[in-house]
Amino acid sequence: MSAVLKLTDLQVHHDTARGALRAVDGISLEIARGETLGLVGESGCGKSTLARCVTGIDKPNGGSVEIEGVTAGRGKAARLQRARNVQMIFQDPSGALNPRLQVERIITEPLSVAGEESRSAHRTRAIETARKVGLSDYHLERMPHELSGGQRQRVSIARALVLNPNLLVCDEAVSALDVSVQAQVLNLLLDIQKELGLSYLFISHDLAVVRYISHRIAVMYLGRIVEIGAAEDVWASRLHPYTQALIHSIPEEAAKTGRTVTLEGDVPSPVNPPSGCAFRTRCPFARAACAEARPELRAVGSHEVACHFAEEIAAGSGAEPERAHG
Ligand SMILES: Nc1ncnc2c1ncn2[C@@H]1O[C@H](COP(=O)(O)OP(=O)(O)OP(=O)(O)O)[C@@H](O)[C@H]1O
Repeated sequence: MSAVLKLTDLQVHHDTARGALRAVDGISLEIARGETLGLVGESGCGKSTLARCVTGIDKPNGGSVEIEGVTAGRGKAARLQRARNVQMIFQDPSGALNPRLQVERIITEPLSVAGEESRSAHRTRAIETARKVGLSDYHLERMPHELSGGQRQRVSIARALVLNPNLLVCDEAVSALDVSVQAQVLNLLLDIQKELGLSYLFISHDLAVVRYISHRIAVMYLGRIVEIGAAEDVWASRLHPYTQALIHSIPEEAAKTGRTVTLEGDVPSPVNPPSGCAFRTRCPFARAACAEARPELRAVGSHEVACHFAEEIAAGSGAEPERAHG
């Protein structure tokens, strides 16, 4: 069966005063039906740009986006077709919902945009969809400001589901919520996936959240994927020094190893990225060879990693991270 989403060598460049900024720099990946791919990385590494390309908000400069085996095109008909297949949930439910519309109208708006069905049919769809996300008829008659943050995010999810898409792109969908509400929304997404067979591209800077919800994890740094594989493989056999640093900076993980690794400095500018391996300027294992050639993704053990010294790191013979604080 073809993948629900297939990206091939995706490139997104922005023109800036300092030159071309490669926000997404050659990403290829697939998401199968019913699968969640978690995409993780620090702020600025290109996650949102990739999401906007998948949903059609941004246009790629190169490569292709295939949805259900069809290359995503431009024009009105192609946009509507894409909206039926792919919907997006954003970080801030308050900002994403029109404050002047009742919840029922917010949820059914995509039906109107797609020119679907009568008003009474909209009502039925609103009730059905609200129930799927744990909201009742009562909530349909409220205004967004009358709801809690978690309920507002449920409204965003209902709105995203109303056209029966195959793929949901969740961009930091739980990051603005309290931890207990986060867990409820994540579990709701898992239940909906089981019921409807949906695929998710789940984007977050929080690797612990990504691990909880994802079948596979892709770690992104400066517009490229540096490690990708089954969620538990990437977590347990993390090979890329960037993935290791992301995991070691989670407080619970630091407590387990008794070691906190801080990722020093910021992500370098994508206008002028370091030569060779883009992570080398922050990498505790970096050597001269890292400045010379860019490491491509390749299979090492159970998954794929883009690091010249992945075998050494896997064998445990890589140098100890210099920036580890015992
Ligand atoms: N329209 C634009 N013009 C110029 N540069 C842009 C534009 N949009 C994004 N960028 C730059 O592209 C890079 C990737 O941004 P993007 O928002 O995709 O990252 P991100 O990983 O999603 O981070 P965040 O979580 O902070 O949104 C950043 O360096 C950003 O400054």
